[in-house]
Amino acid sequence: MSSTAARAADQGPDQDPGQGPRPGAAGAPGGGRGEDRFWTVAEHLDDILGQLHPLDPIELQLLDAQGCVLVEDVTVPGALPPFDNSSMDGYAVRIADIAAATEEYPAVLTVVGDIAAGSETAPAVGPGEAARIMTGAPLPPGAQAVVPVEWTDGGLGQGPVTAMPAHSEAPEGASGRVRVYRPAKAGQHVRARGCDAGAGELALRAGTVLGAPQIGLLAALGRAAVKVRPRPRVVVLSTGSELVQPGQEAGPGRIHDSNSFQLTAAARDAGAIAYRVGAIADDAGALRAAVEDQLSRADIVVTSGGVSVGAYDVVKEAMREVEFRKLAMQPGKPQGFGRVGPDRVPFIALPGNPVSSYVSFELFVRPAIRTLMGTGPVHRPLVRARCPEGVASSPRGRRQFLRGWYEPPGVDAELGVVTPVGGTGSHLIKALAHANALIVVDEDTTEVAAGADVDVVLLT
Ligand SMILES: Nc1nc2c(c(=O)[nH]1)N[C@H]1C(S)=C(S)[C@@H](COP(=O)(O)OP(=O)(O)OC[C@H]3O[C@@H](n4cnc5c(N)ncnc54)[C@H](O)[C@@H]3O)O[C@H]1N2
Ligand code: MOO
Repeated sequence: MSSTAARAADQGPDQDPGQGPRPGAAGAPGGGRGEDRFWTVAEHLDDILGQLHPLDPIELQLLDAQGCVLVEDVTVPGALPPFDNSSMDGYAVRIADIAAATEEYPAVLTVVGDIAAGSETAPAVGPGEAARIMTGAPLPPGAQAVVPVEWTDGGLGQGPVTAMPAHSEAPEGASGRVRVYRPAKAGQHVRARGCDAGAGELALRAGTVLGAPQIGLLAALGRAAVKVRPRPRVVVLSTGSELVQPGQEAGPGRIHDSNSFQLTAAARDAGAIAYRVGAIADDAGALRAAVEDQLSRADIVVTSGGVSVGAYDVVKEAMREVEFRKLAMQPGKPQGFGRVGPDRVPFIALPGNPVSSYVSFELFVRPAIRTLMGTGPVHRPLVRARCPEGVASSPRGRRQFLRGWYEPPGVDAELGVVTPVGGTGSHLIKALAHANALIVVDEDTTEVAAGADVDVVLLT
């Protein structure tokens, strides 16, 4: 398997930590509410991704298409650049006129006018003549090269200049005579029509992910919109009667809702358009209504909380069509996945503990978003790294994802170094915010010796 986080999900536990049947036995995917056995990380991921297909392409305005996958070949409609133009502020000249020019014996040319960028007409340059020209302005008929203004006296008769006077200071433009102190070759400081791309050439191939330079190219070609796979729309809901929105006083027994912010940010980071719905109280009817309300604008619904075994675990209660299951991982044991509503919108229920919901997002929701976008890499990168501190203990039968700080290898080193950050508790949100990686400890490994190599999922 490739060097991605998928490898972190590629093998099951050698023994089920619960008492339920082993994978593939009764209670496997599709069998009831799926509570009676432990699913491996890979099984849960496969179940989700196996039910997703890239979204249908649509035509989007350029900036809305950023980060999306192009689904059409784009050809160059006309030459780029569309006309011969100057690459310097200076004078358009005929090369024979300045062939012998030196600082001591400059060529003296008659200036026939100014050509600014955007000029629709340009004065022809005949023998012994020059036209003052700006960067990007069309090369006038008769001219063969451009000499930068620094190679001339700028028409002032006082030796080489460093710049032209601003148009606001000398609106009359250039006339009179200019002294040129150096020769130029044919085509020098001229950007020839079509030198970047010729008409009919392939500009961008279908399958290209549109970053800033690709969007720039499309704009340069005159395209206002392109056909792409759109960004998935991800609706994020958090659940819990204890949750108060940031900016409000938390009060006794209550905490701020951090998951909905963390997961919305993670969804955006993965490439989605994310809609954060504030926390829904632990009321199954209210949650059901909120989910149904959101379905029309969702390609994926993500919830946090309410999926374990408590009396107020409302996601389980409200979403009967979703299969809730236990995963052989830590954090992230309780999870849910199903399809909801008439359009069978994928519904991914994450556990409420902040670290659990974030780690689960990175392992399951990010790949789902990337799959809908039809773009790679689907998974976060997975690398090997040295772990000088080791890991004192890890539960048998559960794949552990410890928070860590990864330093890439220096010039002489083969492997980077990873250091655990904080403890194993799923509530340690500060430690998570100081991590940039997840250290993966397999199901059958209960301790990692100091200095051993480990798998590391990179989070940035
Ligand atoms: N008897 C058992 N109890 C629990 C088990 C179990 O197997 N048996 N599993 C534990 C594990 S592991 C996890 S993970 C959690 C998952 O619980 P829920 O998904 O039902 O989540 P909640 O109970 O709603 O909340 C858990 C925890 O996280 C805090 N939380 C929830 N939402 C947010 C939010 N939006 N922002 C910040 N913090 C949030 C919540 O206050 C709780 O402290 O269950 C264990 N229990
Ligand atoms: O599995 Mo829970 O997700 O460890 O805290």
